[in-house]
Amino acid sequence: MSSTTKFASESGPAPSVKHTQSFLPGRGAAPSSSDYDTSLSVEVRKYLRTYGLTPPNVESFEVQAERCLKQLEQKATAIDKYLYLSNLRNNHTDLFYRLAMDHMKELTPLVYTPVVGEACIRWSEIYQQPEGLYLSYADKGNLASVIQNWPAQNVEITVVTDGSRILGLGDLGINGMGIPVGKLALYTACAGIRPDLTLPLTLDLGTNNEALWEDPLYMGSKRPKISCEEEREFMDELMAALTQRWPGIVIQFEDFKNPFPSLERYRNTYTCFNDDIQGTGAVILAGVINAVKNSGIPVKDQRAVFYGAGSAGVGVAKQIVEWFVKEGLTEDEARKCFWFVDTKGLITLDRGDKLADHKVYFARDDNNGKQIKELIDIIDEVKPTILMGLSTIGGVFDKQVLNRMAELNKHPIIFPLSNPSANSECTFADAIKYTEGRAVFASGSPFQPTMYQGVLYHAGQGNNMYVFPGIGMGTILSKAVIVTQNMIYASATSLSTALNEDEKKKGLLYPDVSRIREVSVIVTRGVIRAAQKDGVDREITIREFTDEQLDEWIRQRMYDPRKVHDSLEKEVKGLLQNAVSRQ
Ligand SMILES: NC(=O)C1=CN([C@@H]2O[C@H](COP(=O)(O)OP(=O)(O)OC[C@H]3O[C@@H](n4cnc5c(N)ncnc54)[C@H](OP(=O)(O)O)[C@@H]3O)[C@@H](O)[C@H]2O)C=CC1
Ligand SMILES: CC(=O)C(=O)O
Ligand SMILES: [Mg+2]
Repeated sequence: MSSTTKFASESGPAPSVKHTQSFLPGRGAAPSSSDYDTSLSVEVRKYLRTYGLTPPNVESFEVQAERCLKQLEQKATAIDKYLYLSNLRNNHTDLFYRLAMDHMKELTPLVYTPVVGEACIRWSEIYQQPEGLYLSYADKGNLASVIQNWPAQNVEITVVTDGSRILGLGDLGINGMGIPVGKLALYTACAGIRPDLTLPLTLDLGTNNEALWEDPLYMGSKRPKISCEEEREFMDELMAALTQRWPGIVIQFEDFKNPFPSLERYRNTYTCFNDDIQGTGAVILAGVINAVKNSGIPVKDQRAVFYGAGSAGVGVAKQIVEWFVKEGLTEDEARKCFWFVDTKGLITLDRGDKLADHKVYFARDDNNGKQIKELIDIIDEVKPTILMGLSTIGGVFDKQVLNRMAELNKHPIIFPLSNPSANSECTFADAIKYTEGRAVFASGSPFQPTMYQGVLYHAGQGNNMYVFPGIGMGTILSKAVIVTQNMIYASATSLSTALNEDEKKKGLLYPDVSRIREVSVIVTRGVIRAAQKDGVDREITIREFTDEQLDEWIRQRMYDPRKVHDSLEKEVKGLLQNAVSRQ
């Protein structure tokens, strides 16, 4: 018997203690990777018939972690470290997640942004093992049967990309698989969604990145990206096929170049959300709520310039509009607090080009025919209190821009949110230096602390990783039929309340990443409560719970690799004892 088969049932009161299953298609009843964990006792090893297959000593988690960290340290490059951690995750799943949970700050940049960006650029070159499902346009008409090949019986959540806009790196085709893999690793590490119930999914719908067609190692279809019409038909079939195999599956769209049509088409019929539009909107709203409160400047006097008017920029602004309205502005007053900039300059209704649908809502109509192209001129005209970067253009918030923001504001709110680090609109060090330490700062990718005039400053990280794990977990646990806007909004307001006293005293915008597990409980609770209010939840047994009861219930359902270990030990020892007493 393998420990996997022992704990395989999805029902039961304590899913968190189920043993995980390694990703090894067709492994059948063979021992799972975690059966070779060197922390298992001799009794368990003998029971699992792995005794003798691992070195003799029974190790503590601390010793295991020490070895892993030493091995990690010996890797010369970021990609070597990334590959080491991927192998650890695939071959020693529980050990990887124990390490990730205890060393969140050090490991997140290696499994997620920025290093996942380099991994995606080089995916076809560094590829070593299957880690997710690939569905090609050529599979159209047969998606359901290809999906049947996924070896896990149950899947609770999938992250799906077509690779057409990976971070700020553009169209990487199927090389984008690193993103679903990385995001789902965070779903597990941050919110405790069981790793064997996650599905990284990459759509091979062609690519307009011609360099990939020339690359002999590229492993996707070497053809131009399919048309919007073809994509819609493919997505219709995909959504139906996923839900048919796994009713209740949460589908998270990620890094699509134009994600608006799918979100609109499916948000009221499938359990889905878009992380770039909605998750980013929520996480940045949380930071803005705290930044605006700290600034002392009332909401009605806030003026925000958004550099970048894509899915992330518009998603963020729409969430902030909702908050401004709840703070007493009319929707029109709230909308007018925003000025958007794209490749052609300030977005106005009379600019002369046909605006994409998602840009129209925020397009200015009060510009008296004046069109402004350069960011510095737009700042002079608007005199913003907030400067957001979601443009993919690294370094565009230069000395002149930052100096000007500092002249205009006592505490300019500056959020360069593009990923990975090289695409950040400015570095943390520059933001601090050129605003004389006065910037209220959050970036998409992490930055090291910076020293300015004898004071050490710490950067906030405004990344959707603070909310998507909780949105996913809240949706799964409440068994919500759809993900409503109130659930997304609740993830933001919950996150904004998750700062502890120490973090508040320091004027931080986001909780420390090392606390992300407790933060995810708070976000998950907020999402569940909103699902209940909207009446889209189906887990009716928890409706009457107090917040404390709900938090405890959530914690009990979070995958915790330490509990997996303890539970396996207990179970096997119990079985052995029973066997002895029966003799
Ligand atoms: N921090 C976080 O959690 C998140 C960060 N992001 C980051 O946000 C960035 C944007 O993502 P997304 O909105 O989905 O991407 P899109 O491609 O949809 O949008 C990019 C936007 O930037 C504009 N832009 C590009 N180049 C310039 C330029 N030189 N000058 C002015 N504007 C420019 C584009 O203009 P045009 O419309 O004219 O093409 C477009 O409006 C990415 O780097 C991504 O990594 C995304 C999600 C979450
Ligand atoms: C973080 C993220 O989702 C992005 O950069 O696209
Ligand atoms: Mg993204």
